[in-house]
Amino acid sequence: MASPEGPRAPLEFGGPMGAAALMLLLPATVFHLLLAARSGPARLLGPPASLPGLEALWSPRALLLWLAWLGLQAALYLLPARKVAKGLELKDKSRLRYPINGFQALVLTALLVGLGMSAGLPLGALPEMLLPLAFVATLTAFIFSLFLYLKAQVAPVSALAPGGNSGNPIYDFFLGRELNPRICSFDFKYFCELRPGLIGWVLINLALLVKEAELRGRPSLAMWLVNGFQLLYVGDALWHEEAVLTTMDITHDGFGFMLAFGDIAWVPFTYSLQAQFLLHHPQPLGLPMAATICLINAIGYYIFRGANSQKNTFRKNPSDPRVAGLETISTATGRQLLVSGWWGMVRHPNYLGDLIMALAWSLPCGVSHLLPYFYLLYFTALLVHREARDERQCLQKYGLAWQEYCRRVPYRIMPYIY
Ligand SMILES: NC(=O)C1=CN([C@@H]2O[C@H](COP(=O)(O)OP(=O)(O)OC[C@H]3O[C@@H](n4cnc5c(N)ncnc54)[C@H](OP(=O)(O)O)[C@@H]3O)[C@@H](O)[C@H]2O)C=CC1
Ligand SMILES: CC(C)=CCC[C@@H](C)[C@H]1CC=C2C3=C(CC[C@@]21C)[C@@]1(C)CC[C@H](O)C(C)(C)[C@@H]1CC3
Repeated sequence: MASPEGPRAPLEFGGPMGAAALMLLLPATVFHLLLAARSGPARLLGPPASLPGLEALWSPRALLLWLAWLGLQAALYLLPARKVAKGLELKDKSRLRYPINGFQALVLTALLVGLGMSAGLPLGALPEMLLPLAFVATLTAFIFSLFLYLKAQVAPVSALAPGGNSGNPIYDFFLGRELNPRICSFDFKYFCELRPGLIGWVLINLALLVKEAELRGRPSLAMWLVNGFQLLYVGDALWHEEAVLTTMDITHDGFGFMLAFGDIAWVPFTYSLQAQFLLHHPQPLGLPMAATICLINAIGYYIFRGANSQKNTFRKNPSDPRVAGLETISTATGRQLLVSGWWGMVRHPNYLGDLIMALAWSLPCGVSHLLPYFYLLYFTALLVHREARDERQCLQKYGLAWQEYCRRVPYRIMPYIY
């Protein structure tokens, strides 16, 4: 089987065995977290209080709702966009075109949900359906990944991703073979990365807030904070949608089970864990503590947005006055690396900001349970691993210039610590 990096492309994630284990472990984790959040002890580690039967997982209503959701988001994706952006140059020298209408999709979804609620749509009933919804989302991810795997069989070699074409079907199914699978102009990876999962996440959060108001008269301050912080994060991602075109997921990784499951099942059902926890385990939160947590989130967001915008502005136009004064290192590829500003502080300042926000999302849940800190723990592991993958790719791309950058900016994510 053709491999764009040749037969020696190194295997990641522990190879086929690691991929197989992750394909079992990741869905199991989603269900464990959903069950743990609603159980009395709310234990992150250890078995959940009770295991659900198949009747709790399978619901035709959930399947219909899920398909309607995917259909709605696909329809919103196809609406005329305010802008069409070009992706990075591909191996065949072409550049794909992407609609920039994600924020519009968020606003239209909010309007539709608002209209639905005023017409009696029982949004507060959604939390009861999380388990069967997660089940159909997981099923969809497996079936969709199979479709992607088969579709890649007929794709030209130039359309394949650098990894994910080892010849081992389990590994390739997991990592994804094709870089930008499309049907006509509909780009599956770009669509999944930002629409059904991310917007689904804030909708689930909102449903949990509505349910809390139904149960306790009004939503708690902690629930407001979690909803507000995460809405800001998703709104920001969709507002800066074009920036996703330069992330590793779009430019490097194939589209297989890892991203398909991550985008449509993992993100909405595990990233809403704090709000799920708060519905079943209300936490008192005073104003001084709430203000401190808001400050932590604001600091995290300031670093995250500042770092991402600085790099994106620089990559688009290095002579832009906002970045023209920054110190750089030249590389043999003709590209430059920033060595001052945010990217002179650590080699991944955007990860640092993201992690600080992750802390702020868990703190409203108090410190009595470890469960709401799952996102922070998982995200730390994900970013440490992602940082190592990115370092390898940058060393390959930039060679000596990258080594010089590492010498000038020795810390990876956290100054003086890591
Ligand atoms: N919430 C979540 O679940 C997740 C969030 N994220 C967030 O997504 C965002 C994007 O992350 P990710 O795609 O991993 O990577 P980055 O946005 O950090 O991009 C890494 C790339 O930036 C370029 N680069 C690195 N150093 C420099 C420098 N000094 N000067 C100029 N360019 C440089 C290199 O690419 P090149 O030189 O080719 O431009 C490198 O490959 C982050 O904010 C991250 O926190 C990521 C994963 C999950
Ligand atoms: C455990 C598991 C299934 C791993 C798959 C990882 C995915 C969940 C993440 C990989 C990169 C992501 C990004 C975002 C969400 C999570 C995934 C898909 C992102 C869309 C979140 C919002 C940010 O602003 C972002 C646009 C920068 C970000 C891009 C990467």
